[in-house]
Amino acid sequence: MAPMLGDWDAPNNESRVPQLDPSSSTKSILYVDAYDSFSYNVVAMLEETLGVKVTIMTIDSEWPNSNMKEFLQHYEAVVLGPGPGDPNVPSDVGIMKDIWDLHDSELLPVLGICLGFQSLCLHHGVPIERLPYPIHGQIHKISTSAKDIFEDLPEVEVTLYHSLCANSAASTSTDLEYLAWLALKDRPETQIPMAVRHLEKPFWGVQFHPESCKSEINACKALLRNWWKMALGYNKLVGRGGYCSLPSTVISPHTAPSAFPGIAYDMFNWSKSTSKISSFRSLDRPSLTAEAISEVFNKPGSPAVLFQSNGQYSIASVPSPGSWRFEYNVETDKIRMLQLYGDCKEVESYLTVAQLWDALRYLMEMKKVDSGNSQVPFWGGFLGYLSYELGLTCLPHTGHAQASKSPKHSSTGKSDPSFADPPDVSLLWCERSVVVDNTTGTVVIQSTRDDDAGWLDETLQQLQNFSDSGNDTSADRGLDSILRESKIQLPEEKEYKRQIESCKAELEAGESYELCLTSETKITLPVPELESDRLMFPWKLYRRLKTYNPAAFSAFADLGDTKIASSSPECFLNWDRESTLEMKPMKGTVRKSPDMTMEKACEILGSTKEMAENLMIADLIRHDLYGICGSGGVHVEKLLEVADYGRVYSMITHIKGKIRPNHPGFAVRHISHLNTPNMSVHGLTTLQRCLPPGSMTGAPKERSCMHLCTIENRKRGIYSGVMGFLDLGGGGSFSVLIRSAFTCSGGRDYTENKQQTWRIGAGGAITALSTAEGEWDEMLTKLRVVCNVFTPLDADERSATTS
Ligand SMILES: C=C(O[C@@H]1C=C(C(=O)O)C=C[C@H]1O)C(=O)O
Ligand SMILES: NC(=O)CC[C@H](N)C(=O)O
Repeated sequence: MAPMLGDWDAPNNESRVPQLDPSSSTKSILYVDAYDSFSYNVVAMLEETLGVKVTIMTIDSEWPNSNMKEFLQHYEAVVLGPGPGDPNVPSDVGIMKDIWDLHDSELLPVLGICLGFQSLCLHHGVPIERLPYPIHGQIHKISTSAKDIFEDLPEVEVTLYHSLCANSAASTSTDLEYLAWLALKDRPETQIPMAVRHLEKPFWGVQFHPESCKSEINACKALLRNWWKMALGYNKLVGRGGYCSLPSTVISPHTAPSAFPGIAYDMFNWSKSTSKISSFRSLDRPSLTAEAISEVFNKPGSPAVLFQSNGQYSIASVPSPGSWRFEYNVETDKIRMLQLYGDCKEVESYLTVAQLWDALRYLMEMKKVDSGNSQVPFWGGFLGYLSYELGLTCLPHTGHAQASKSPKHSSTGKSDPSFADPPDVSLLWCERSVVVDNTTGTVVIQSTRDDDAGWLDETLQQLQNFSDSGNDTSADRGLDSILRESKIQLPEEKEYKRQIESCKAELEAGESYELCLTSETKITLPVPELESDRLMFPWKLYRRLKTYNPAAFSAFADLGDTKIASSSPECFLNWDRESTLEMKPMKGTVRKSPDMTMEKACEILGSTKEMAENLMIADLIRHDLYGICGSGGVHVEKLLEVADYGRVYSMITHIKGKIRPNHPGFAVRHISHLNTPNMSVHGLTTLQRCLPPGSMTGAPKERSCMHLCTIENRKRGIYSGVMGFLDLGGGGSFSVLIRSAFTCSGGRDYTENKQQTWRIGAGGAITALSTAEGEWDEMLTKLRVVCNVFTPLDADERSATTS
């Protein structure tokens, strides 16, 4: 069974999900979520370590029935989570601060983590100020009082994610006792409070992140158990009794359910020739490339997608009488469906993004294919992409997406009709496809159409007799003559460095722990005069990119006006047909050069700065997956491993999650239709909840996106979005759209001036340890792997900056 992502054994019983029997004495904790990207890691740790059930409430919620005191009586304790911002700003902590005003008779045990800790300190007279420098994603040894929650834990190694700290020297408080400290290496005289407890009330707080995958796990679990023992002891002493087994619907989500979209029925009707079976023929032709096969079936300029998943499988769309595609635009909420053959019908309609996700879930469920070649991960379904801006609409407060709707955020910085923006979603419905297993050379021809045996047999014969002419794009004169005219407009160095400083200002203010800053390079070229050259141009460009920078997720798309040539090395999300999800965020990149060996790259990427960059995203992705899979459902397969990616070395983390239909994760508990074994539905929901890719935003995701929208002041478009397939058998695979070029030919520049503009995004994670020079270089390193393809191979010299 090739396309299975594998399983794992939970390392020990502790990380298994506590069994929640409503009649049992399972205790409840209320977690107050400050929209952090690590919240669900904390919640999972509480449930896994303490065997409790956690209810989550966001900081901007109303107390149910406007009665906090009554509501809190349902819980044994409250945990106030980490988050962006500053406790001095009331909206950054929201309802957290209400807890401190409880009367003595209403008190209950509280544990504040990071922002929650700072809120506790601030309320009790300890000023919260800036650290000498932010410390994000770094592991430090702290010393403790070895008592109270630190009993038997004199030293603990913990991950820190903070810019602000409690200034104990300026404190007016006599209420708090300090339980742990950090001495900064370069300022041993400055002791930074790492934990406190209230001397009379059952309030505790820790400045560090016990839930991080690099915090000393056993010590942090022991600390939680110590706190819990003391919390339960307090409740017993004062006669509090937690009421267990609260329905999880007691706190309803912000989003109102949306009406089921009628367009879903159109999609269903347009797919009526897609049956429940994927029939196939296989042949062994190790010499046949997916590119050569795609050329056999796809006429230049006709809608086509070629997508390589994880380096192993290349999936080529093949047109059929039942092919159709749709485009969706988040700015206008408009969907456009187009039949590609036969009547070529077109349908336009309007629906919200939430309705679009519902329509896709409905279609994938209704059109589920029950059997096919178990060796291949795609039997039929959708191939295409989703933009970064579509991803922004998936965030809890879609206001940032609204911001990106304003004209000043258009691709050119201001509204400019010369350039067209590609749609935010474009997906091609494929009944016929060819999948090449690049490791074995097996070619699988498949169709989900009823009675398509004739086509399958003919195609088998065609490919058996086919010999690849080895269409070598490395010396294509036609391509070179166009490329010779290319004008490359690099990002302004000064502006980029200024943006780096703006990012650092947000990091210092506690607004973000890491910001993935990006820029855009535009390449303008003449549109080839001959129609055949014009139609072939994007494909030739893709073939050259594939040769220049072969990548695990190389891909090509020709979808109406939009063309994509991608050499992405980064997996966003894969899921199999059984139950497994996997995400493989990448962070930390060094350029390959003759004297850059793997050993040297490991040394560079093993630095505090690079490890921190990756760790932050690893923790963010764990949170994203816990949101889908819940406690006990997430496992770190690889952490911070350096690998060779052709022209660069990068650090990668590999995280897996398990779908258990009866145990939905924290972010999807309110969605009723997830009680299905159909992995298409779970995969789509995972996309909806986990976009945009955390490696392209930074952490905490939502607040970071908000600042990036302002700092970058442009639409990223397809760059930073995802590309891949939705398999009717239940699986899916999506890459992060980096190291890619895209174009959209709808604008005036194309139609009137006969100029085509290709856009390449590139960027990198900005942390407190970043330098403007280093980040500018890193951005150029990533840019080069695509940009160099736009210069003719016979050119004597390439652009000085990009070489
Ligand atoms: C921003 C880009 O890449 C992202 C940033 C990386 C980094 O900071 O090292 C690595 C991979 C991507 O997640 C890009 O390629 O443009
Ligand atoms: N992780 C956190 O909760 C961070 C708290 C606060 N925003 C700071 O940067 O200090």
